[in-house]
Amino acid sequence: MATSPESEHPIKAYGYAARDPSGSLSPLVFSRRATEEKDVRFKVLYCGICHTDLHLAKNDWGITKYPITPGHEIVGVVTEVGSKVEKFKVGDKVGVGYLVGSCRSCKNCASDYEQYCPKQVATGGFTYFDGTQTYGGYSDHMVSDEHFVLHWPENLPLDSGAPLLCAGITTYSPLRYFGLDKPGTKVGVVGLGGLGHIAVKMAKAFGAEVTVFSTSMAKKQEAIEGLKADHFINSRDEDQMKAAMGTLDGIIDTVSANHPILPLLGTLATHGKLVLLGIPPKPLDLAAFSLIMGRKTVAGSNIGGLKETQEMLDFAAKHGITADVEVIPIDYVNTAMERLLKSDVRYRFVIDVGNSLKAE
Ligand SMILES: NC(=O)c1ccc[n+]([C@@H]2O[C@H](COP(=O)([O-])OP(=O)(O)OC[C@H]3O[C@@H](n4cnc5c(N)ncnc54)[C@H](O)[C@@H]3O)[C@@H](O)[C@H]2O)c1
Ligand SMILES: [Zn+2]
Ligand SMILES: [Zn+2]
Repeated sequence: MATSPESEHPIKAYGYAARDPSGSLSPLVFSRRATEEKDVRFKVLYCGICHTDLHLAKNDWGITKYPITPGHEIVGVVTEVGSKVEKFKVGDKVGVGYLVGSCRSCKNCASDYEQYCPKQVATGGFTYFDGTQTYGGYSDHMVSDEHFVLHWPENLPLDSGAPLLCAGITTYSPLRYFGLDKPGTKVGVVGLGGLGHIAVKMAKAFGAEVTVFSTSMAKKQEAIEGLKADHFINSRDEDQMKAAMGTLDGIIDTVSANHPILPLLGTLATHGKLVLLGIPPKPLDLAAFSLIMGRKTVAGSNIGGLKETQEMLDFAAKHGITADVEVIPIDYVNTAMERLLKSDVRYRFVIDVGNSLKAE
């Protein structure tokens, strides 16, 4: 028998949800499970707005189940822990990212690659093991198995640090995995948005020489002076693209919409890798010849495992890496989504959930 979001669990919860493909968010009363043995319950303080939240709210990928409460860059403070929780106590600052579940026994899970577990459960809008829908961080509180909860480093700001839980790990993980984390490596970053600007900061912290590709010349000064990128290429300028041919060891592509990748492949050196992080709704055009000439690779990468996410948070804290954020109250969320769609944010919206979300 179908139960309502409000009554399926014993603990009352409150948040914002989209109810149809308009993506418009409005208040939702729902419920969360009681604290189980391994669960950590926490009050949400801040939650970043990832472009994935927008894709899901608008059902861009055809997989959305409404009502959906997005949000997977969640920072808060622990209010209750289950009897068998080992790593957290009440009062701890914690984070939750894109995952709240995985099988914990498959080959991926055993190798700390929960992000590739076929049974993974994402934080907002997906089906949990008990058959109920998950609700993300645009809400008053969260409950999660402690395995999917991160320790928040002492010196990492809560608001500008929140986006690290998705944008941070999603860019850190491929830089590490594809060997683009060595001093002097030539790394390109395409799409200077939430993920892109963190990719620049991470790559610079690894000592890479970073080239930003953008269609917006307005971002040149910000990229070079603000984010300390080494080079800026207007990807619509054929001369600039030609000058960069064959130069890069790897490219992190964070573009959320369909875009040409052949010119980008041309800028890779022999054995160069184009890593796709953005998830445009339609397939991209790829010509075999562009890979064969130079033994190049096109790859994808999904967030990161929990162990690596903790490592990334500690790395960010050590190197002073945070997102450039615009902190907003929750009732601004629909305007923020409209602005995000137009790339009118430098570079991540973060909702001040703790101070602005009040049960009606
Ligand atoms: N792989 C993963 O694990 C993962 C994790 C998080 C987000 N994502 C996806 O990554 C993408 C980016 O997320 P974000 O939060 O950084 O979004 P964002 O909107 O902050 O940034 C996207 C950037 O792409 C640029 N862009 C958009 N359309 C373009 C076009 N046609 N040509 C060139 N540039 C264009 C925008 O100007 C913006 O700078 C989204 O598709 C999101 O769903 C993937
Ligand atoms: Zn995300
Ligand atoms: Zn698994």
